[in-house]
Amino acid sequence: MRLLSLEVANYRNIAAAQLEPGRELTVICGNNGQGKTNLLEAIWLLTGGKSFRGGKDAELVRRGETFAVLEAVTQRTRQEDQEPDDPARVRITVGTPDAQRPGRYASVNGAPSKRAAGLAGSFPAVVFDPGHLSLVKGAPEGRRRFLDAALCQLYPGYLATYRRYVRALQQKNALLRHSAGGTERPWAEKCALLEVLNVELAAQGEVIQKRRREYLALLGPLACANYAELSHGAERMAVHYAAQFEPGGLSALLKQRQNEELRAGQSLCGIHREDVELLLDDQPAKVFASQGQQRSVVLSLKMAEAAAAARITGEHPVLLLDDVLSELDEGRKQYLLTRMKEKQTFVTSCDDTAFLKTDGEVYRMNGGVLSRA
Ligand SMILES: Nc1ncnc2c1ncn2[C@@H]1O[C@H](COP(=O)(O)OP(=O)(O)OP(=O)(O)O)[C@@H](O)[C@H]1O
Repeated sequence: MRLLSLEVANYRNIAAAQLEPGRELTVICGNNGQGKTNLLEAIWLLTGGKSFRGGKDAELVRRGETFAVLEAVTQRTRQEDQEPDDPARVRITVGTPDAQRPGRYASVNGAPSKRAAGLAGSFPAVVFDPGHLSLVKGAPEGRRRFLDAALCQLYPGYLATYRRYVRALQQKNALLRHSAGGTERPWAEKCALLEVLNVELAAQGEVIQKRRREYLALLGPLACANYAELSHGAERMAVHYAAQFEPGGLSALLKQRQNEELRAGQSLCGIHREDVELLLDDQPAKVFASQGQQRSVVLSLKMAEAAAAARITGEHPVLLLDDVLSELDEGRKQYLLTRMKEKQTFVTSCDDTAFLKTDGEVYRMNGGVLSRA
């Protein structure tokens, strides 16, 4: 995948900007709060996804304006050894252009515009944002989300399976909450309903766990190899799926814990209680990793996410790396700089010294104004 050009108007603090990215590395340098991440976020919107910073659409439009426009030319290379597709012109509007309903709309090659979510899958990208450091230190939910988000991009049916699981889980939790003290339904009826919901949870949960295990079997070794190179062998990273059941065992587990769940008034087992263990030299990274080591673990995972996507789909995603070099020692910085030159990568930094000798395109962002450095 490649971004050939991008024009931005009225996006966050950027009134107007034009970017002509490098084939491989494009650097956006500048002081804090100048709009570097805003530009990266604008590129990310080409994926059809929500802002990686959780920004609502209204927050993306420049204050005082009614809508923002992004015009991009993108080009897919679906298989490494094949000719790329013809370039596509993508236009995204955010906000309230003309008499349209407010929201985010996209049009490709001049076709009538549709909801921007319809772009999903057409611009594969992987983003690293300092918020992703919570992948190491944060709750298991964030690590599950990391796996599930990647699987949603890679396998079109995964989202539907996941939604069916979540719907059944919500119904089960509602039932269990009432069963803990309430008496509005006869006990036998509650148990019968619970069994029906458990059948659905077991069916969808098995599929989800299978996909997660398969994905981690590919991603884990790639991430660990990245970490070994990034740290020059200083520490050894390991990744394990912390499962609650062996394949085929969810139905039995749900039956076994049914009474416990009725007493607790909440669901206690299933794929929504599983986790990904991240270890450094056999110790949990969550507890023992330093700031630089945490950053190295997340970066290794993110680069592995891109490589895994390339192996599964044949197409290498664009890498968007926000403030990636801080807290890393010189060796780790140099390794990353080398990796950034392999595929199209956009990187922001407050410190341009690391990039002065780069053969990529270097831009400077100052108060929302983008210029060549
Ligand atoms: N809708 C908006 N309209 C105008 N300005 C905005 C809007 N949303 C955010 N900003 C401004 O954008 C700036 C932040 O830009 P950004 O997050 O891209 O900074 P950055 O260059 O990445 O900084 P850092 O290096 O600190 O991460 C802030 O000054 C903020 O006020």
